[in-house]
Amino acid sequence: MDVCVIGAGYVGLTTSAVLASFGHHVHCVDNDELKISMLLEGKVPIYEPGLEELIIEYKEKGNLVFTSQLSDAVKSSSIIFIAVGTPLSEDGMADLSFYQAVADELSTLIDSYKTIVTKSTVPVGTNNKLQRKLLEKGVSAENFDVVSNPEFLREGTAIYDTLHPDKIVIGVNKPKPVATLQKLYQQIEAPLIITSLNGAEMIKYASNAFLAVKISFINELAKISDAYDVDIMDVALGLGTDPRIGPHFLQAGLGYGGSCLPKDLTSMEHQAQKQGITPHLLKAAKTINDSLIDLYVEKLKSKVTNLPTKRITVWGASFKPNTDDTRHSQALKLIDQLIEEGCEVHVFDPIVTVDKQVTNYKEMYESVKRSDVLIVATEWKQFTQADWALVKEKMKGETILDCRNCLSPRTIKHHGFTYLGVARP
Ligand SMILES: NC(=O)C1=CN([C@@H]2O[C@H](COP(=O)(O)OP(=O)(O)OC[C@H]3O[C@@H](n4cnc5c(N)ncnc54)[C@H](O)[C@@H]3O)[C@@H](O)[C@H]2O)C=CC1
Ligand SMILES: O=C(O)[C@H]1O[C@H](OP(=O)(O)OP(=O)(O)OC[C@H]2O[C@@H](n3ccc(=O)[nH]c3=O)[C@H](O)[C@@H]2O)[C@H](O)[C@@H](O)[C@@H]1O
Repeated sequence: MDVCVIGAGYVGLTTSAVLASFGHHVHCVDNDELKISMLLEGKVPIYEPGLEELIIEYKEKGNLVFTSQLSDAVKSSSIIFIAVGTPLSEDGMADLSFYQAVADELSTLIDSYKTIVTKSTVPVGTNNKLQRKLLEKGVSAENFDVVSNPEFLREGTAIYDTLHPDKIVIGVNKPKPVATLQKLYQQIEAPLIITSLNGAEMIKYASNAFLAVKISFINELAKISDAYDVDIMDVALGLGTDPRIGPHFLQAGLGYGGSCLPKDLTSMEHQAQKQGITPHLLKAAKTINDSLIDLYVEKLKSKVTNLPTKRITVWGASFKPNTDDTRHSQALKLIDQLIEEGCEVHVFDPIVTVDKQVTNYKEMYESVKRSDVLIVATEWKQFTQADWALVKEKMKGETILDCRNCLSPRTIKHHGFTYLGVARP
């Protein structure tokens, strides 16, 4: 099938590469000329494990082309995916300006039947509005159908998640486009959830909101457990073995960040308020998440005298391991707070260079030289497998704050450090 994917970001590139690997002909379009010229040279502008190899392979096989010319790509495709960004605007609503711009462009380009599929996360009602807008702009009703097909991939495991999703959600107003998407995804084994356009949009927000609530729940329990000298890891294990709760997303720590959980929770909150509904639980999840940076800075202050005079190394800057994405990164917020306290901050991240008043390092062990405190803010494998004897040799102080409970307290203590974790007595 001939497919056009608009937006060459984490979602658009992964979708394009995976669909090309299924044998479809994919035209991946972005209006960022620099991004497209990099992709044309075989360079992938983001870090996502396995993505570069897949893109190069299917670009060479001729299944995947990159372009900034939307019109040609639309003309030669029967399925059009919209995968542009939908960031938060100042007032907390989803900023749909990129999405609307694509809709405007499409309305001038469609002159034969297209299935228009929204992959971007958009507020409930957006796909219905897209349909109305295209009709108002004169696109014939026979020439298009709109589908909401939200994306559930996680950064860092984007390709695996796209190949092995838990489900494929298809929101439609009529049956015809369902068959088209079933054919497109026939290599994927996953339950199909067919619902209305609004239903599909709601499922996407509900999923991210639930994940955010689950993380905030365990972080609230961590605070209480800490006060009673209870190990939160035992609590998470005990909770997670109940199949009604499940073991995932019970990792207490610095809280959630990233391009989606914070933005989608806030957007869901606004969508509720727009209808006169106060979303108490969603608000609480955000309040808990926002409190965590202060909590760990205060924890450090209570254990390290004169914290503002100290040299502190932070390991990890991206919002989670295996990505270069720093959008809404809790690690960066922690770094900001430490700078504000007056600390001398040194940072090592396997991929990210931090554009702040810090010293960045290319080598992990160099970054801890003469440091008083080491903070592990993101659970990259390099950190969990560090040579602690070497770290001890290089550091001046002996405090390690493990904000992700990703280290073994026993190993850390064995090397002569003071271990501070998240509710780990
Ligand atoms: N990043 C993720 O893990 C996930 C993101 N999503 C959703 O998918 C959407 C895209 O997210 P990302 O891929 O992270 O965004 P991104 O910011 O990485 O990429 C978006 C791309 O769209 C391009 N773009 C903007 N306007 C355009 C236009 N008029 N024509 C052509 N290209 C245009 C931008 O240049 C950019 O390259 C968002 O709605 C997000 O909420 C959903 C699931 C997972
Ligand atoms: O809509 C999206 O963009 C995506 O958002 C999340 O994916 P992602 O943001 O890539 O990352 P997650 O693995 O969900 O982690 C989000 C944040 O929660 C934190 N987290 C996660 C799990 C946990 O137990 N504890 C915890 O603090 C992570 O450190 C990270 O900062 C969802 O998991 C995806 O299903 C969804 O498609």
